[in-house]
Amino acid sequence: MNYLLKNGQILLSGELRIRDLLIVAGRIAAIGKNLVASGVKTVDLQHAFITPGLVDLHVHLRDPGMTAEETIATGSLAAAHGGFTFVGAMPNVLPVPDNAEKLSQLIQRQQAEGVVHIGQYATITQKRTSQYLVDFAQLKQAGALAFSNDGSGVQSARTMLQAMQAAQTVNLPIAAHVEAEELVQGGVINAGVTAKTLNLPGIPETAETAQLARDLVLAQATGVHYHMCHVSTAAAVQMIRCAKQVGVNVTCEVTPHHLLLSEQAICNDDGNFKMNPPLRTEHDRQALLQGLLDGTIDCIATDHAPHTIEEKQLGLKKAAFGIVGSETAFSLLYTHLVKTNFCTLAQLIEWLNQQPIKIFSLGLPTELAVGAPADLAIFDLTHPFKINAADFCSKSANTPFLGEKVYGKTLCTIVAGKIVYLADELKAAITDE
Ligand SMILES: NC(=O)N[C@@H](CC(=O)O)C(=O)O
Ligand SMILES: [Zn+2]
Ligand SMILES: [Zn+2]
Repeated sequence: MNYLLKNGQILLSGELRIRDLLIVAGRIAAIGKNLVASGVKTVDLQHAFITPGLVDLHVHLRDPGMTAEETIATGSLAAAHGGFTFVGAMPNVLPVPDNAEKLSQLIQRQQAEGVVHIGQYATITQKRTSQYLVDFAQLKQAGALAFSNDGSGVQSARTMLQAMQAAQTVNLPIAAHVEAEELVQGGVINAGVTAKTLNLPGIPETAETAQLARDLVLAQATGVHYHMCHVSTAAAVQMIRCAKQVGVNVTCEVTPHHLLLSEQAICNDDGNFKMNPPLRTEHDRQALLQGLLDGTIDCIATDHAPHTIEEKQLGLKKAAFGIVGSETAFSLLYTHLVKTNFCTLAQLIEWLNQQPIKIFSLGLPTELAVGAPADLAIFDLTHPFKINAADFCSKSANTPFLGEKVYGKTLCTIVAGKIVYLADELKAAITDE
């Protein structure tokens, strides 16, 4: 199917300009004013915003193994509903993709069942424990996006050193969940004022920073591309800033929830405020925002972590760690960072498209250009709406942002020229020409 998108707004040199966009055979065939075409479906976008598809380096699709929480189909549809056309899927699934055969099988299923592009992380170690390394060369050949033990930190320095050497040899990143388990000691939220008030065991910032310090030293020694997942503390931001200054090959991502919430948002014993790493202090949150602005933090990734109602309704002490994020990321960030003038729309798109594509060398489209694959998302920036679990495509709805009024509703997401998500508002606007 070919499409003529009329009267969209696109970013040109940082400014929004009204243009038409013609999609033919999966690619952008023309961009201009007053385009006409026959034999296409025409959509009047009424000044909705068109952007290259968003890219999320960090999601949990839960498939295989935990399909009551999410599946490849529902998780990729949730991504599409959020305007994402690529997701990087973490390997804490069962069976664990820790050898070439299991990884290939998983990738084949993702290609058949996913509606967006999916990159799959292989684990760093067999069974995702901290002992035996995987075969990095075989996993690269089988199509690994990068290597990660997300869900757990690598607890042994020697294992991490050897993993970095191996990842460096095959020229793929290590994406690290950074958490020293012996410093966590059963903590469930940040070790701070809220943990004291609610009398809950705290997770100290040193659980993140102590292991990060180790990893930055090892990354410097090996030259590997070390990508830190979900940075959450001011101290970690400062350590990465310094490491970058002395030439360590380090990048990092931050989640929307760590940018927008602090531990003070935890008002009651609600498991939807529980994630790993935890919401930190307002000082940490400000440092994350500053780190994004000055380039210390490279990109935003959601850490979409679906869990069932049963797993999340147990209160802060017993609930599972993690919140969903694919379907709310853009609208929350647009509302709280762009509409408040913290940053520009162009900067937000850099953190959600150009930057992740660049740091992981994904080779996906970073601009709307004639000839580029038609991977794109269309957002309504003008009408407010409420975040509503009933609108989610995910199997899960574990997020503290339910009920919030936001801007930036996804109207349509297109992958390789095919519509993979279409909001009701736009369904009526499509006509045959
Ligand atoms: N972030 C979370 O709180 N949970 C993630 C694991 C992870 O990202 O470490 C999950 O898989 O549920
Ligand atoms: Zn993690
Ligand atoms: Zn994760």
